[in-house]
Amino acid sequence: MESLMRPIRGPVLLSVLGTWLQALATTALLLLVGTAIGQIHRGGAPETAVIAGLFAAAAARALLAAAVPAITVRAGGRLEVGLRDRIYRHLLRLGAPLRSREQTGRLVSTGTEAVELVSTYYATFLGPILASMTVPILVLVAIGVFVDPWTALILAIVVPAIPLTVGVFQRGFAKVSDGYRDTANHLAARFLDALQGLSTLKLFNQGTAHGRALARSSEELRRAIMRLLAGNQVILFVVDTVFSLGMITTATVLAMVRMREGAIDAGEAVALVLLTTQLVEPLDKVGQFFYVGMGGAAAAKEIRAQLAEKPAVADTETQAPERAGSDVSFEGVSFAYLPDTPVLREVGFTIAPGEKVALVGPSGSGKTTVAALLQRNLDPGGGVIRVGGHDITSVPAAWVREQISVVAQSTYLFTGTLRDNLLVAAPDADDERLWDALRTANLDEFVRGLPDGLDTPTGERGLMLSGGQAQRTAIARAVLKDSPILVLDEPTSNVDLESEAAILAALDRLTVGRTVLMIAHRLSTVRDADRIVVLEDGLVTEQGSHDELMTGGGHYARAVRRTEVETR
Ligand SMILES: Nc1ncnc2c1ncn2[C@@H]1O[C@H](COP(=O)(O)OP(=O)(O)OP(=O)(O)O)[C@@H](O)[C@H]1O
Repeated sequence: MESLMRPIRGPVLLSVLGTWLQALATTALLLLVGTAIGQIHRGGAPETAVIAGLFAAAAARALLAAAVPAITVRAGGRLEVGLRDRIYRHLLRLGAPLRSREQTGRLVSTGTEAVELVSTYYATFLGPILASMTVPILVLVAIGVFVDPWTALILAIVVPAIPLTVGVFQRGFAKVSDGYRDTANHLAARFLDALQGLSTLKLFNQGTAHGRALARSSEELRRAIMRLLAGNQVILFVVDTVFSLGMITTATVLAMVRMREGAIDAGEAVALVLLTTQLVEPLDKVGQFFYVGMGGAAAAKEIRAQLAEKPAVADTETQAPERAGSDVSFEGVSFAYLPDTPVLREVGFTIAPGEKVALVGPSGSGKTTVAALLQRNLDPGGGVIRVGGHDITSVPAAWVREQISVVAQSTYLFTGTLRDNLLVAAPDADDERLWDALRTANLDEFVRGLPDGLDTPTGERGLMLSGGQAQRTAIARAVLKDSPILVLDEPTSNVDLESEAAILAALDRLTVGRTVLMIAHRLSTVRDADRIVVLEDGLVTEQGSHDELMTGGGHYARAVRRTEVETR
């Protein structure tokens, strides 16, 4: 898989280079401080060249210290935007029909928080950490060449312990940070669940109980963060006491010993101690930002897992057919969501161009699955589905979806205006076309009555359309999309009788001249279909016109008679 960091590899390498140069400038600065002190100690004044060098090194260091974060923060922002886009595009490929609410909550958390963590990690942590782990080599060389080779050699024995310690700590805390991401995702999922089910919870007076469960999840997250921070504190302690203090004490003792031996002068001794602070800097960084690193590594794992998820349908790279009819056929189609639990078994039926076929059957018999297969949200386990004569697995999924409009049980309205929500179906449509579509959908009068008309806000922040109005917006979208095949997945199942009449009238206009697959619970709505296909437990058990099926005395006839008795 393409690495997550790839888009900002350039800036990260630049920041590594920047950190090296900064270390170089600091090393030069500290060496020059030593030289100046040495010259003063010998009773003279520091040479002008040394003073000039000091200023130059200090200026270079200051500039680089400002430039490196500027590079990394910008790269982090870029990576964040890019990663979100990549995840979203991947989700589009995956398709949403199989997603549970738990997964949705987790996805929100992955797409927002995890992306932020990863971006901070890669951009502002990983580069400088890599750079500063290698900086000690540079510093040791400088000590060896300019101060004292023996001291450099002794310090060199301790320095490899730095990356080793970091590695050990990272491995040790990987579980803790994975646990932290898991808990964060779980909380996000619960929160989303509580928000979406707010009215249900209130109705059953369960708001407080659910609130308590949410508080428990929140407390778990707090504990997970505390565990991560505790890890950070342990690292800080080890770094500060054992390494920093130990190294600086060792360097100070070595400096004093070598000075007494006459191997180095006072200035070199000072430089040696100062340079040792540079040696322990990477560990300081790891200590300070350990939690960023660990959180980021766990988030990267999570994002990689998300991006590795395989789509439910494998799209083809083939050319879209130039011409195709609007007939639909299912030939021996089988499907199972879970292994060994067939949902459809050798389902076969055809819909001729312009024909209206109703799919009826008890709840759970597989009707919605048939619709999902036709839209290529799922791929059949066996058999072939054809649209316009083409096996839909051998043509691009986008082409199949272009041929089909769907009016489902409920309609999603995006936050935006009514116009935006209509343009989803036909981005280039002008207002005249929009009004035409609204007229067909029986919604024009209502929209004309709104003060802002087509610019009325919709979705969460704005106008809440009634269920029936939302359904008619879906019909208007279908009119605008103008595809030859129409799937009606019980569009009137969630509305009252009056709305139903308005929707049915709109549907009558929409279905003219189109090939229609109508999924229906209510048998009253399928009477006029050209043909009725009865699905029972994943099997087609009867098909024919209403009159034919009524004479047969099968499931359909029995169900119709039962309904008639109930409504009498
Ligand atoms: N994502 C899923 N994972 C596992 N099983 C599923 C999934 N979706 C549906 N099923 C199962 O597949 C079967 C058929 O479901 P489907 O929704 O197609 O039936 P349906 O006839 O449309 O039902 P209804 O009329 O109640 O909407 C059911 O037993 C259902 O439990």
